[in-house]
Amino acid sequence: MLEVKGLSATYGKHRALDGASLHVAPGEIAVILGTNGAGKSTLLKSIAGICEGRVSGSVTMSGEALLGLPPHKVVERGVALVPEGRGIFGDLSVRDNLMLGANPERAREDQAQVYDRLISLFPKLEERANQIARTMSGGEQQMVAIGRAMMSNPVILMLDEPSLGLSPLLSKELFQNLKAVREAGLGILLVEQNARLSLGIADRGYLLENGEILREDRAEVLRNDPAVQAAYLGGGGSKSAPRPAELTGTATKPAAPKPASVTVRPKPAKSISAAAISGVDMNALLARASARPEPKTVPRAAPASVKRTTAMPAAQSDRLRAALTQIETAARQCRAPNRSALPPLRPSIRDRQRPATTPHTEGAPTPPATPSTKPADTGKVQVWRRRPGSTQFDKEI
Ligand SMILES: Nc1ncnc2c1ncn2[C@@H]1O[C@H](COP(=O)(O)OP(=O)(O)OP(=O)(O)O)[C@@H](O)[C@H]1O
Repeated sequence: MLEVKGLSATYGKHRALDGASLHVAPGEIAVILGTNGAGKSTLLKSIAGICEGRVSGSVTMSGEALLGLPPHKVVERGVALVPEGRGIFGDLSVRDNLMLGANPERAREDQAQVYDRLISLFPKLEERANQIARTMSGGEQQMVAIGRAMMSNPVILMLDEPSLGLSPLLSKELFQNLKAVREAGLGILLVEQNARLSLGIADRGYLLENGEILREDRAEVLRNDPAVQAAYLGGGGSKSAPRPAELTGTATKPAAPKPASVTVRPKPAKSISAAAISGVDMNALLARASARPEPKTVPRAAPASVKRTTAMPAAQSDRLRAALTQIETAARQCRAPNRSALPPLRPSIRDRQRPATTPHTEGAPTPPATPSTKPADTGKVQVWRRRPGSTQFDKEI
């Protein structure tokens, strides 16, 4: 088991890591979540023996102290790091990259066995053994980087942002591969920005902010914690470091949100009815509109219920009455069984284009005959106008 206790790291006066403690056992995945600059890479580099800063505290692997050892000795103790940016040798073949990882003594003893385990997990590495590493896709290069670290036959594999630069699909594939690595019995300490995917495969998680481990919990618990969701799973929309109290759950409960204030507009002192504005009793008008029309021919006077506040000029009212009468008469004629009084219909455009036959409908009165000098098929439109106030029609010349 890898155990880290009170690990601190400073760069000059800057304390990047402040007494961090964690542990990872073989066959489990532990993820470290933290915002940018929280100290995640510093933590992994401190364990791996490659931190540029001053490191203090305790790191042990199966009880053996690691702190202060050179990086290759840390690898010999069974802890391998896949650094951010992969760090593969782009001009070398896939096979050469993998073999460079097999250099530690602990790997040489069981090299064939270690290689077989790797190939069973990532068969593509053997299929592409001769391909120059830099010509591979981002996801494949990440596989080479993981493969090279695994060739050192580690007990604990540390990965720094392995999904960086990978498409969502490749990231998903990568995380599935990491699950397979865990199933092969390795322990994984994972630093990831992709909290959703990493908490999806991890067993436990640590929240690291400002160099301090704020919380450790089961991945499932972290995944369902609203504060964690807001800080790391895109639920809060804020990229700034979350408040420690929120993540540790020690923050005082926020007061229940106030209901949005509702402005009640005072009623106007005096409401003005539509009837007052228009001078018409709207209810009476509506009642009239929905009632069956009376078969009257004479122009009707405005009903008593319709009050006008302003008198309509006499001429205007007469014209209106005349128009109403005409409409009513025409409507009555339309309903009447004998429509002989109706004028001939105007031919439709289609009819006008056809050679004319009888230019009106059946049963309609035959209009005065057109002069014989004019042929019937000239297509000329005959216009008939109704005499005002009568059912008689005159042909318009
Ligand atoms: N070599 C260095 N010299 C000086 N300061 C450093 C060095 N490396 C890291 N730091 C500082 O230490 C702090 C933690 O950096 P670190 O890279 O560990 O953060 P991180 O959590 O991995 O961030 P990110 O997610 O952005 O990679 C940062 O403020 C960073 O500027």
